[in-house]
Amino acid sequence: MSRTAETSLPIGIAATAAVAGLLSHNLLFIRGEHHLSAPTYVRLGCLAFISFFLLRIKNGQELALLETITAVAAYFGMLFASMTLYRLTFHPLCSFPGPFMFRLSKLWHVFRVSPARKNYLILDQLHYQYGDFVRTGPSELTVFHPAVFEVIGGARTSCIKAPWYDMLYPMVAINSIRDKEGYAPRRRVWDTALNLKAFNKSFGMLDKHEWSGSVQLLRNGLGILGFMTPAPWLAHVAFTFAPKSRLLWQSLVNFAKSMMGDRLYKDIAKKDVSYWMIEAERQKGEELNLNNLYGDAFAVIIAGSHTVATTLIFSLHGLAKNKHMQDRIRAEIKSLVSWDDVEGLGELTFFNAFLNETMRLYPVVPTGGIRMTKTEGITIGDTFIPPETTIVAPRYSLSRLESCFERASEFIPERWTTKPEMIKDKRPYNPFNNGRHSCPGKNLGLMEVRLCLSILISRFDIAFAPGESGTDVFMDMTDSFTANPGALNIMFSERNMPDYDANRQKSTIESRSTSGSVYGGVMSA
Ligand code: HEM
Repeated sequence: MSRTAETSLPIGIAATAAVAGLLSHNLLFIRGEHHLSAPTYVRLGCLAFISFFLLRIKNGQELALLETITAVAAYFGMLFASMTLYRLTFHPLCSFPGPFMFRLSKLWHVFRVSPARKNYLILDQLHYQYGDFVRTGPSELTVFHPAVFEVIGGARTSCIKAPWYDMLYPMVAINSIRDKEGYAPRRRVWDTALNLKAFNKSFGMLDKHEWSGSVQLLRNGLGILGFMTPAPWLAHVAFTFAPKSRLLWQSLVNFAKSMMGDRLYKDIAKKDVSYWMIEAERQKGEELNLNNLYGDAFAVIIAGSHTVATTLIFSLHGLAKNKHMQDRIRAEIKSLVSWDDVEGLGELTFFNAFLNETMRLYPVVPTGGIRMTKTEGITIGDTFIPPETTIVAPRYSLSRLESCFERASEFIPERWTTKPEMIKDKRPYNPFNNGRHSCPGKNLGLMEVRLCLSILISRFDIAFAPGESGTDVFMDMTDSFTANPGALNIMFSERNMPDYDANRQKSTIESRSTSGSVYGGVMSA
């Protein structure tokens, strides 16, 4: 090969690769969604790299490796240059404020979240720095305006769920249905089923005094979601190629499949939640859609257990810290026929104010619930949000807005009872979500929490264990779509409660004859 040919060839290759980079951004990546294709792009990229290299060797090119590296560098160099230019100067979100690196790439957000996994604190900080509308990604806004939930979730919203909800693909849980299509029939099944136990199976944690392996699985699996949430495409790549993430995620998925599989193939007669889901699929008269059933099993496990457990932990913290509140709630419970009077518990004024305040300050889904505008865009307050924008509405910050809640960061249950003036605007209080995708397990979840606390408060004095300051539960809390609280050591001292024992005897007999499934929901979901 002549010297001229040797030096000119890489330039020709570099130029061709750069044009490919420019075109792939402007014709492909700038349009539509690509998160599900991310693993395929990685495979194709590797294949192109190896094929090009082998082809150059076959053609007798001594500089095959240099040429290949030049091509890769030119392709990605131009791709990123084009992306950077577009995102910083031409993108419809350019006029919104936000940190420079967040505007460039969501990878920076992942990088910021990954060490401590406290996305709720990162976003809260950005609110104070940049105001109510912050550009937290190339095409993402995080909104701290009190009207946000109404607009993105209300009955007439045009928003859909963001690509994050494809995380379970190819499984489709009820909460993975991103558009209206097919949602209503699945929702009806859930609404019917949610008076019941989830899988009619206890994990025996209380008997064995240890975490069930499956609960540990849940914590580990959700942990990965925590830091990859800002970039769903990265999660799909990691679940496909990174051995540790793949193992953790697959174990969680397999666990959900096995729970539903047991119900499908072992012919368990009890009518629990999964029974109604399986029945609904069977009634379609088609081949069973296992991806729907496995997806819903996943949803039951995550949405049904973690949420209740986390609310209980935050409530126990509030009770241990505020003993006088235990006394007030105990007095209210005493006014009922029995501690497990489900309807009565739902009407206790201070008890429910206490729960409202707990869920306001410590929402179980602190930043999750990401939505997306469609082709028409939306307006929140006076601000127009362009089409195809991802919208994050962090409950953690919204329900602590000083403009809406007086002394917003203080735990004051009375704002829900005798001091209503302390709530200036209730809209940002949205612990169960609103609209079409509001939580179908709200009543069940609240019932579980009330019943569990009712028995604990009636029977025990609740205090921090010796050496427990009550701070780790929040200091170590991570955000994995649902909140993952840190450790909290609580001491339960049995009270001398003749009233309680009398009531317990009575109510056990009553509940056997009416609904025996209530407690199973707490332990087995
Ligand atoms: C205190 C307990 C609970 C809280 C605070 C809670 C909160 C929430 C929130 C905030 C959402 C919206 C998430 C999103 O936008 O993606 C949600 C959705 C959901 N929850 Fe709950 N939840 C609780 C208990 C339960 C229970 C017990 C179940 C059922 C077993 C359940 C099932 C679901 C399902 C299936 C969805 C998805 C609905 C949809 O996207 O259409 N939840 N929940």
